[in-house]
Formats: sequence, C-alpha cells, structure tokens
Amino acid sequence: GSTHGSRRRGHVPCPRLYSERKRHGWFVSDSFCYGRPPHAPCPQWPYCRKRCSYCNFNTYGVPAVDEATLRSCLVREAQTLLRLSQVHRWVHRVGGTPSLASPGTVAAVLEAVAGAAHLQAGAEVTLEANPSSTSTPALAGFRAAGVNRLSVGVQSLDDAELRMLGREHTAAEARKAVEAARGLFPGRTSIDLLFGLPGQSRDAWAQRLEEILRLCDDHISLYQLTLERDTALAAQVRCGALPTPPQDLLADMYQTACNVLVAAGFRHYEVSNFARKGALSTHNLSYWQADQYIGVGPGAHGRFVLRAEGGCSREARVQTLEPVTWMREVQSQGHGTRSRAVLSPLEQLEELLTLGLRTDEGITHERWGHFSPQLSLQAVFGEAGEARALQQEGWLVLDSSGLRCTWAGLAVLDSLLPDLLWQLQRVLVREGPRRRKEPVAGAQGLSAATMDNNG
Ligand SMILES: C[S@@+](CC[C@H](N)C(=O)[O-])C[C@H]1O[C@@H](n2cnc3c(N)ncnc32)[C@H](O)[C@@H]1O
Ligand code: SF4
Repeated sequence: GSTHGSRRRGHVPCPRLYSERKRHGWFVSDSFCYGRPPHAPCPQWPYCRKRCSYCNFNTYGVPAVDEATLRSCLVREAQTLLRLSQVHRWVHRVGGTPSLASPGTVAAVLEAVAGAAHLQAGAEVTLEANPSSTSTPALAGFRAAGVNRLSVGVQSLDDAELRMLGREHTAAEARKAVEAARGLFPGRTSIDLLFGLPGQSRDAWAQRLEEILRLCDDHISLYQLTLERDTALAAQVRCGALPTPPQDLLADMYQTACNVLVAAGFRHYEVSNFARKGALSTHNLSYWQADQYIGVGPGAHGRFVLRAEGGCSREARVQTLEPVTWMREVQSQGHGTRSRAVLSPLEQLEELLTLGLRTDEGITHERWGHFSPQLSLQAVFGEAGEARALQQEGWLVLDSSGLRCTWAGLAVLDSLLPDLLWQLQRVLVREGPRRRKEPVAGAQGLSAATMDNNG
C-alpha cells in the first residue's frame, strides 16, 4: 500500500503549484513590502536547440538568435521593472538563465541589476544549465560573469530514458557536465532529476539513486515527471505506445528517494528539493516564502508592489510570451508586460499557503502576519474545521512556530490543500470585513483587476 489512509501521495505539485516552477525570464528579487527580503526565481533563455519530449515550457527553437538585441532588451526590461518596483535595496538574489545564452549576456543582465539595485555580497546567482552546453570554458565564462551556483539538468542517468525524454545528451555527458560543474562551483552545484518515467521500475530507480549519490554535490531537485498536455511524450502514453506509470509505484519511488537521500545526510527541505551541508537554494526558498520578485524575459512572471505609482498592491505580472513580440514591446515601451493583476488579500494568502506548505518549515506566524496582520494563523486554522481534522489525522502541525506539514503530510500535500484553501476562504469571507480595519498587507480590496500592457 502506498497510500496513507485515504490520501494518495500527491507530492507532484498540483497544476497551479507546478506552474509556479515554470516562471521564465530573468529574476531579480527585492524588497521590503512586508518587511521581508525578497528573492528571485529561475529564468529561462527563450530558445532551446531541440524541444524535449516532455517539456511544455515557453521555449522556441530559433536557430539564429539575435543575441545582441535580446541582450539589450533583457537589460532594458530589468532596468524598467527595477524602477517601477523601486527595488533599490534589499535585492539579494538573482536567478540565472539556461546555458545557451553567452556569458556576455549573463554579465550584461547582472550588471544592469547591480547598477539599478544594491546586490548583497554573496547573493545567489544560479544558472540553469543543460549538460549539452556546459563545457568547462563555457562554465568558467559564466562564473567570471558572476554566476555562483549551477543547476544541471541531468534528468536521468540512463541512455534509453534520456532518448525517451528527447534529451540532447547521454548519461556519460551528464556525468561529465556535473563533474565539470562541481570543479568550478564546489558545494554549489545542483542536479535536476526526473522519476516516474514510463516503464521505469522501482528497482531500476533504487539502483539509479546509488549512482546519483556518487555523482551529486550537495543539492538535488527531484521531480516526478508530469505528462504535460500537448507534449510528444504524453501523446505516446495516450496512444498506448508507452505505459502509464502506476500511482502506487510513483509514490514508492518518491518515498524510496526521500529515504535514501535523508540517510545520505540530505535535508528534505521542500517537496522536491534536498540539500546537505546547508546548501539550500535561497533563491527557491524565497519563492516558496512568497517574497517579491520581478521576472524579466519572454513569459517571465513577477510578483511585486508597484511603488512607482505610489501603490501598495501586490501585483502578479506576466511578460509577453513570444520573444520577437516581447522584444518589440521592450524596445517601444521599456518592458513587455502583457498582463497585470492586483492580487486580492485572499489570493495572496492562497499563494502563501500553497507555496509555504511545500517547505519543511512551513509558514511561520511572522510571515503569515506580514500578509495578514488582522487575522492570525491561529484564527484561520486553529478553530474546529478542516485544518484541525488534518492535524488529528497526522498530516499537519499548527504550533508556536507556525503551520507546517508532517513528513507524511508533505508527501500528500496536494490532497491537503483543497481542504485548507476552503477553510481559509470561509474564514476570510466571514471574518475579513469584521476584523479588517485596513487592507491586508497592502492589497487593495478583494477584487482582482487585470490590465494589459499598462505601465
Ligand atoms: C526550467 S526547466 C529546464 C531547465 C533546462 N532547460 C533543462 O532542460 O535542463 C527546470 C526543470 O524542470 C523539470 N521539468 C521540466 N519539465 C517537466 C515535466 N514535464 N515534469 C516534471 N518536471 C519537469 C526538469 O527537471 C528541469 O530540469
Ligand atoms: S526541458 Fe528541454 S525543451 Fe524544455 S527548456 Fe529544458 S532543454 Fe528546453
């Protein structure tokens, strides 16, 4: 049995959570709206040499990229968004971009950020790298440009699996890339791995984990494969050419990996992330803590308070997806923001809940208080209701530190969230108007407004 009680291990983020991982673009984090330092997610150079069979990220296979134009647009958009968000200080993390961009482009964007905002010494600058574009000279160039952490997309150490995934690299090339990365970024090299591939057996996975432990540095991101609609891999599974991985097997694989990694000294600090020797990704952590960030580049997402207009509302922003259109917009108006939506207090708390519960520390009272000064964690989740039932069943803990999942709860988080979101909504609708003397954490009203290409 791979279920806990009636709850399946839904450790794969629900679609909404999964989409959180898919923010593309350069990221600069700031800020201090809730008195907390901000952060920066992982960007995406919008081009790949070849589309992998499982991937539905916003990437384009354009052979001749006008890198100089793209670079100047990234720089200009970073400057514009930094100005709009008034992120001048407290910036302390900047995310990186895939390794197909040249070190010169990476350096130019980092310089733009440093010129417009104070970069803390030691700020995490992570570059996402594909093994096929990580020669030692290229990596050295990125390091010279200011990158200080590398995340290598190994995905699998099995050639047949890599072929099924449509990856450009072999297992041997992946190993070589990790070794080169560890040589240049010792203690600061992460690897991305996928499990739950069609046809993958538990034994093969367990054996693979041993090999992964011999190869890895101090950080591992482990994702269960999501069969995304409109991908070649999903089509193969749908038509029966490849088997659908059984749910119980997926749960066993996840649990096996957690056990093996924890026994090897890794802290399971987030649903899909493991670190030892303190090598947590601060950049990702700030994400899960719902900090502010700007997203720069085609399809990038951002969350920040628009201070330029004297506002105090946290906005969700999405930049134009298509690179050529995005570049045209940046050239004409300084940025390619396609949509802006003011997040309501409820939406902000929903994000905090869904992201914060992914971490082993959960949501502290302090952090919750920044978003909800009027209605405490205790007031929302302490009363009789869904959260209390989840505590009694052993999935959740609410104590003097805050609200967090138990280890068992972390593995089934997606199945806990609907109940918790329902309770949050119910209590907020009931208590909000009564308790709220002023808007929650700088949000304006309960309705979300969406604007197009506007400022
Ligand atoms: C921004 S993506 C890709 C980074 C880089 N281009 C690469 O391919 O290595 C970051 C990670 O998301 C994960 N990912 C991408 N598509 C996924 C999917 N369909 N299901 C689960 N994880 C996925 C992969 O592990 C990937 O390394
Ligand atoms: S998974 Fe493949 S197609 Fe998707 S972003 Fe990475 S290299 Fe590009």
